[in-house]
Amino acid sequence: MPGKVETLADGRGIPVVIPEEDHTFVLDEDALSALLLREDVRDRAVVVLSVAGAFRKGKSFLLDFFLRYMHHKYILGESGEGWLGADDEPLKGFSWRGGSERDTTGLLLWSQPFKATLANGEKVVIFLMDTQGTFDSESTVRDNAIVFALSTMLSSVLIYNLSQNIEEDDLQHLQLFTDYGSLAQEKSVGKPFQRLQFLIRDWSVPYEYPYGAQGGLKLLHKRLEVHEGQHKELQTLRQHIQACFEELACFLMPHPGLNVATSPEFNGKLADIRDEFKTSLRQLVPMLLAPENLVPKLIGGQKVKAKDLMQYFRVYMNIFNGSELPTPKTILEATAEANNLSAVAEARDVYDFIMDEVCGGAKPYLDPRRLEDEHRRAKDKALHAFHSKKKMGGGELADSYRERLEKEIQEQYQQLQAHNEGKNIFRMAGTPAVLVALVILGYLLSVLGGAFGLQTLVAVGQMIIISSTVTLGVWAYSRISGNMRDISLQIDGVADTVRNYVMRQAVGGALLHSTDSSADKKSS
Ligand SMILES: Nc1nc2c(ncn2[C@@H]2O[C@H](COP(=O)(O)OP(=O)(O)OP(=O)(O)O)[C@@H](O)[C@H]2O)c(=O)[nH]1
Ligand SMILES: [Mg+2]
Repeated sequence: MPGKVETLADGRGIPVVIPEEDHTFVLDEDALSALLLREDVRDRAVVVLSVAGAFRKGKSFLLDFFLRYMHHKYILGESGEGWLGADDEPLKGFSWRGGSERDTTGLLLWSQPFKATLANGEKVVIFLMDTQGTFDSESTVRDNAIVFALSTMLSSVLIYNLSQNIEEDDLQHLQLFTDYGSLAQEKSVGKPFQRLQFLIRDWSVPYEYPYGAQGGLKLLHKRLEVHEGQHKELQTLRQHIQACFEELACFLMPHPGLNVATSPEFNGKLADIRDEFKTSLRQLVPMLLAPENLVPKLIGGQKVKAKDLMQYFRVYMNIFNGSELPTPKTILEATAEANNLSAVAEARDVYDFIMDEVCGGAKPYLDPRRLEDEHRRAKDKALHAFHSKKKMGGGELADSYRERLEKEIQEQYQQLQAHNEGKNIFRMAGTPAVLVALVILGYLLSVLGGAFGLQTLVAVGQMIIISSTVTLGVWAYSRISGNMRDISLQIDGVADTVRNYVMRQAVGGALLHSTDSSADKKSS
């Protein structure tokens, strides 16, 4: 029976980074891991699109149109222009509202990850992120910087939502990243961030630069132009912005109409929005989110998987929560650490996967020497996976993380060994199993002795039966009554020695046999 198709009403914006009263931010690790570590998305490369910028400028409102597109395209699998919705449908999704007071706080991810396949066949997962607006009256400069920094560092497509124009201070807000970018570039190849999409709302001079992407690009070129006579500081900022992002784009949005901007009754329905705005939405949204235009998140030139994104959230939250804003150098170091941590986690997955096949929960007891061979093989593969992943931060940092990986693997191996021993049926049954085995052995010896007329063998057999039975009786009495515990411990010790001896002989015999047969094969 086909499952129920998810609707947008089934989703919600999940606060993952939450502001506290003392102007710190906390990461809701549980909420984030429930989303990023979901079995069906954790190993997919991520595309993270976030919208950042000043408060009350229609960021969440815009994201809700993105959500309509995502649902139509990636959940219903439909194409065409029907995604914009019905004329009288209220706009729902990330919380948005009119008025002058701020609405969104912290960072929110939409609870439904959208799965898509790129033109090259690669499977990715798309997350939409809404962000707290900057410059409201409750946030400090530091709060703003943190939110903006996190949005930039964590997304592959950053929509920089601006009102009416690109002004010099809008560019200056990118300063922290441009410094980070130049540092990062010294250490690795490629630009640190992917796409920066300026989005100018309420563009009012279409006769100078027309609405849409082409007009936007012209405006952007103009604003980022470096020319003679310009102050050095302005020149460097412009050069660094260009050097930081793989792709810079700009889109000029028309005004959505007075209903949208001023009516308290406006509920987002299309009927109340100007046609020009809707036409621009139809161009803008697929430009960012159609499968052929998706931009996966790269860090240090490597695609970031959903499970890796978790690490980056953690380290960035740590450094941005210090008493001072981190320097670009600290951000770079933290990125390199998270990058190495992901390589360790990936290598651990390789080891755990192989070992699970060999001695996972449902697998039977394995001869310890085979277990060790398999452990070596899995460890080699894991180390290979670690080495083959390109890492930031240089050789020394990678070495320290390799050591950490080896230590983790060794600890895991010890646990697997103990677990494997637990499956040894002799050991499970413990002393009684050994004693009962001895009684049976005694019985077999006395039967054999009787058959061949060897009285000594019969006597030895009977001795074994009697002594094992008595020992078993004493052991059982001690265990049940709790008396003579020293004696029962000694019996356990002897039984353990006998069992180990027998196991060693049995395993040694089996190995000898297998080497013999492989030698036979080679010689033949
Ligand atoms: N002038 C204008 N208003 C818009 C536009 N888009 C949405 N709005 C209105 O702007 C108001 C705020 O919308 P939100 O989406 O809540 O704005 P926000 O940027 O998320 O605000 P915060 O969460 O407080 O940062 C709503 O009344 C929207 O109707 C636009 O392009 N131009
Ligand atoms: Mg908002």
